[in-house]
Amino acid sequence: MTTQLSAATLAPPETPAVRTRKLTKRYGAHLAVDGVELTVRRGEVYGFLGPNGAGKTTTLRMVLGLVRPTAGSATVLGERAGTPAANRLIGALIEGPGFFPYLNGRDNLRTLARHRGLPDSHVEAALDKVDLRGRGKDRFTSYSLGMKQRLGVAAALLGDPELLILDEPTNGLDPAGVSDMRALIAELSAAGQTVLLSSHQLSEVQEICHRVGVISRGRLVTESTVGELRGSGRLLVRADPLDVALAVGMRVAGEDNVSIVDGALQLRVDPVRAAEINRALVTARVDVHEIRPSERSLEEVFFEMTAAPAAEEGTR
Ligand SMILES: Nc1ncnc2c1ncn2[C@@H]1O[C@H](COP(=O)(O)OP(=O)(O)OP(=O)(O)O)[C@@H](O)[C@H]1O
Repeated sequence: MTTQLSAATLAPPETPAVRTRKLTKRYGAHLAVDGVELTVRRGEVYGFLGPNGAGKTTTLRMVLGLVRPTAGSATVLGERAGTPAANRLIGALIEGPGFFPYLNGRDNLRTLARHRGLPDSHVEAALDKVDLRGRGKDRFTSYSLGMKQRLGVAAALLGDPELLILDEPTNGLDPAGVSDMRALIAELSAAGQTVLLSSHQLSEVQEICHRVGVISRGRLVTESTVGELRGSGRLLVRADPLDVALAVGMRVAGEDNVSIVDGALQLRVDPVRAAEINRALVTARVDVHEIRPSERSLEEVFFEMTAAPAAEEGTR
């Protein structure tokens, strides 16, 4: 589509695919989304992660212009969210695909394509991308859940959108379906597609996301690469006596950056400071048995970030 191409190509390359500023949605007394500031860069797969009810869908709906923000704003490639110019750049699968059960997959897509003035060639290309061309003539009702989701992605891809928004694309899928969906997103990404996807299952999407934003109780608690999230900025120290080591750790790394986990010190510092911290401990006559970068599992990080309000405050 010409408008789509011009809007995308006119935007400087550094223009983010999505940027939200203090994006807020209040339902009565309930703050569903609370001042969210996220940035999705062009060409990346961005995982928008959080437990059920955290505010993911509401945020995505605001980016799509389906929900009006109470405050704040969002842009899509520089265009104000919700405007026709912004919506032309987005293909979305949100809250399950709506298809005619007795039509086959191809005819379902053709109906959507014709409604949008797109030629049938777009349907074949989209079926190809989601690996459903061979099943295009089968009724929608005969599809597995995974195939239904993939057809939903195909529908979102009609018209070659700059940005693909997928709300919980792996929700309810069996392991094979999850794996297919992951492979599909990775393929789309390799072909240059920008993807913003939401999930409450970190482990399901961690391998395909370049960066992630974690939302908890309406607030974005972090935005980083998966590697950063796992705590590349942490050191584990086994030392004796522990209380002296703790005092040294607090002096060197700052009080808020030290905790004791399973009888060892966890220091929230860049691991390149290991030698300096070792020296400080030894000078204080502490025996250092082990000092190494510590990587937590993503589930652990996710749980910590989204579980306790105190943890949430600490990261803001
Ligand atoms: N239309 C609405 N009216 C009132 N409250 C709403 C409305 N839509 C969402 N909420 C509330 O806002 C909060 C965030 O909901 P949202 O659907 O955005 O969360 P989510 O992170 O997408 O969760 P899930 O993974 O369960 O879909 C929830 O507490 C929800 O009950």
